[in-house]
Amino acid sequence: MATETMEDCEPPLFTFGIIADIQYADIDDGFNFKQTRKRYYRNSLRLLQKANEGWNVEQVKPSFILQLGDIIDGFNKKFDASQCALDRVMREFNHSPAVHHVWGNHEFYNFTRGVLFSSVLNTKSNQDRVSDPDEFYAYHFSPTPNFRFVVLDAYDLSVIGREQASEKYKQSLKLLKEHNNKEDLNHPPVFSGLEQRFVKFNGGFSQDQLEWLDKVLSEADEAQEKVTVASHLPVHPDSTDPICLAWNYSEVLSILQSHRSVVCFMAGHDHDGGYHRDASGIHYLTLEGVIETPPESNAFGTMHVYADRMVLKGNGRISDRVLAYPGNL
Ligand SMILES: Nc1ncnc2c1ncn2[C@@H]1O[C@H](COP(=O)(O)OP(=O)(O)O)[C@@H](O)[C@H]1O
Repeated sequence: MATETMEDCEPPLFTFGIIADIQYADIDDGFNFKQTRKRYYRNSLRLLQKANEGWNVEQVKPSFILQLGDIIDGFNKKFDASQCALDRVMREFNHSPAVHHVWGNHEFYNFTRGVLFSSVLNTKSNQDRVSDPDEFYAYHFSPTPNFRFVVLDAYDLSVIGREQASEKYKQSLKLLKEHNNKEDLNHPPVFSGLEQRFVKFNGGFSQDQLEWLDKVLSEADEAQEKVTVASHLPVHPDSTDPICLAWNYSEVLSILQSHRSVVCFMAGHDHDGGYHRDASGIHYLTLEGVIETPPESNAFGTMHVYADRMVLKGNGRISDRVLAYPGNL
């Protein structure tokens, strides 16, 4: 799709970088669970370097990078290499502007929530605060007037990352077992359809987080802002393989669709990527994952933000797209 239009001669208001599922590990290449996709664990660091090189030569340099989760692979834990792998990836990110980190399932394979809250992956401004164990990792920021970004915690309800004694763990296990009677809860309960999402490597959003989101979006409506919401897990069934959907995706969807400020929802997790625009004009972008991207290609994007649209300049597996705001078709 052509992304350059006459109006693109005008500079964007600002730009930001996007990247998902780096899943770095210092191990040989392997495959996904189904053995259908190759995973390039070492080379993902090289692709991040190339992404940085790309962001650095943008005419309008990104104000920030949105890292959509799964920054290092769960295999690191097995080799006691989690911190070392994270340090390596963060060294690459040091060449970037501010990075906003979303948390995915692989964050929880490597670290406890407590460790994550006091780590570099906590990009909430109140990083040092000792958190309530049931707290969720979600925040919002406005890089420039009239635009807001919301980072969500898709593993707020989850059986990975939550302490087994916690209420949220018990609630999550109950929900998961109501839909999945497999002994291995990473195994989907069915072979097709939306119920496949009830697996252990997915999660969902607590009532508290949904109420928080609703409130943030009401304030954004009031302030006439354009909002992009990001989470590791996709929430629109037409933007992903259903096995990657958040458990209570429909609750998030109805909140997003009830706020005129929302223009875009971004996710990772489904390494094949996806895209859908709903009837209210919201764009759902699932970004192709770095980990399953061949060394000669790449998977990162730069979003050029204008008053009436965002223009995605994709690299490698990521397509260029014009994301007109609802009401600006
Ligand atoms: N169909 C499946 N059946 C059983 N276990 C699975 C299945 N798909 C994934 N898993 C397991 O779930 C975990 C997460 O899967 P993985 O493919 O690593 O997720 P991601 O796509 O986030 O990298 C891994 O331990 C993997 O072995």
